[in-house]
Amino acid sequence: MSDEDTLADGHEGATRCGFVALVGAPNAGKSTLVNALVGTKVSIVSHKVQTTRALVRGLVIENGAQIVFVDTPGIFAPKRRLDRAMVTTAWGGASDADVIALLIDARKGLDEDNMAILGKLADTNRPKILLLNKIDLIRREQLLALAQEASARVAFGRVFMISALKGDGVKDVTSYLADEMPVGPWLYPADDVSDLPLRALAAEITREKLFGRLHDELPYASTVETEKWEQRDDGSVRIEQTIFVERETQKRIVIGKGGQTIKQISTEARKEISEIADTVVHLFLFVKVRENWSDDPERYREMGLEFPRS
Ligand SMILES: Nc1nc2c(ncn2[C@@H]2O[C@H](COP(=O)(O)OP(=O)(O)OP(=O)(O)O)[C@@H](O)[C@H]2O)c(=O)[nH]1
Repeated sequence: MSDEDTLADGHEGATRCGFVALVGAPNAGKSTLVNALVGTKVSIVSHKVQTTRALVRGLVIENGAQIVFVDTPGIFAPKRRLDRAMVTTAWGGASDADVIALLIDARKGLDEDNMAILGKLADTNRPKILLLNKIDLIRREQLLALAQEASARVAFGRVFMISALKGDGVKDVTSYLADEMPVGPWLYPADDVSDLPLRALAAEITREKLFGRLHDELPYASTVETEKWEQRDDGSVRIEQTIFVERETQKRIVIGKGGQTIKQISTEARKEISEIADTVVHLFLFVKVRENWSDDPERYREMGLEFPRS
């Protein structure tokens, strides 16, 4: 056996690597699941895949396989242009994926959202698995009935019952998926994330804090971009980010009375970015109005989305 056959994590044999599209209605628990999947050998990235089709949410290395989890937004009846772009991208990502994993909030059962997703999945000939989530909140008999109902509509390769929150059953999902990944080289570095994904991730963290505080007051279209990432001699980094909103009134909301709101957002984001960048972070946030950007094709390309013509 040559050295090349021995992987960084000590596993022997050919490397495998593939994409898993996580599909699910809003609040099914996708983010929680990605967090649960993240172990020591994992980097969360959030940047454009080469094909600019979808967003990478998590990289998991298991048994010699690199599993690239691709996020799909949980919207299924899009009205606005940006939402339509997200949905097109989501299903684009799903149709390229090696496995599509449907995550269902087991308490919701086969409601309208889940029926719509099952309908779409039935038309896709990629391998599929079903993850019934939130089993900590529901009785076993109900779960079995739900698994049967869903399997009658779509041919799932496997059904897993998990609690993303508590971590129950998550390991089994990873092991199964590792075996399903096609043979091929890893697409991302085993350990670290490069500067670019980290910049994008930092922007996403700030966006999360922004919406955490202002979800009712801000349009979904507001974005955050990392403009500057300067390494200082003392090891710390100075990061400048711009929050783009569409109107002057929204800018005022983001800033808040006496700058209170943006200060809080900044403090929360800085803490989390520091943890991920593993260093002291000085974060500077700016708010800019960029009118009608959600009709600008260039912005869609920057986010890795296709621009819908209508
Ligand atoms: N009890 C319980 N709650 C869970 C579980 N998984 C997720 N949740 C909760 O469900 C809610 C939604 O979870 P998220 O991970 O944000 O869901 P999501 O699918 O990423 O949501 P979107 O970003 O809207 O698509 C959160 O309050 C989670 O804490 C679980 O296994 N058990």
